[in-house]
Amino acid sequence: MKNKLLINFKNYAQGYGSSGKKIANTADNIARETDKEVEIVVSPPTADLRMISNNVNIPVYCQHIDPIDPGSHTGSTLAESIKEAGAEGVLINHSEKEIKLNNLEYILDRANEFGLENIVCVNNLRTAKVVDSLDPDYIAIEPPELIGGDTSVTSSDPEIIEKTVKKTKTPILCGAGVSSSKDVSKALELGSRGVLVASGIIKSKNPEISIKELLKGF
Ligand SMILES: O=C(CO)COP(=O)(O)O
Repeated sequence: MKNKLLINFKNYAQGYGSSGKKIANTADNIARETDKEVEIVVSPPTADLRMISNNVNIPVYCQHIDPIDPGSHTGSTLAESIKEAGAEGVLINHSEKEIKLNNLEYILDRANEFGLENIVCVNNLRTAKVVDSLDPDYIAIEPPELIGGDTSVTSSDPEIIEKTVKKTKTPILCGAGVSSSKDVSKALELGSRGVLVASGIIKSKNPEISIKELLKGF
């Protein structure tokens, strides 16, 4: 299993439409050229999934799915529709798109049914332990108060990564404020299998330089 760099486009002004496509193409080119053993994944807004999937070779993940089957569910995101749009995986329970934990088992079943790799995001160790028992593919630990900030979780709260790695059996990713190769190498040193990055790339003046800087840490 390769270490992961997941780029979460969220709904940043720079992360959708033609601007999001440009960042995804940049990530795709870098992935093709790098000799690092790392899987670069892009997670664009849902409306751009098909457009991005048609334009890149790297995996594309959706930012969310709902606990639903096809039917009368206005405004929801369906596992089979994101699969058909080209998604290979999905983020679940991001702190900016939380789900009810009692729906998690069903959502994981839906993701697994369609072969969508799943990354369940958690805010704390207690939730990580609960999620661990449901056998997701990954758990991503992201303290919400550090998301979008200037200080990386790897320097502000390294203990939370270390403890989550120790107390769970699921491969752990981490994120929040990650922006440098040093943050990445520290994350790996703490036992994480990769990082989730949003603002450090999407809001960067030069996403290409930012992605290459992060790759140096792997
Ligand atoms: O929420 C995140 C990734 O899912 C992290 O966001 P930032 O990289 O902006 O802190």
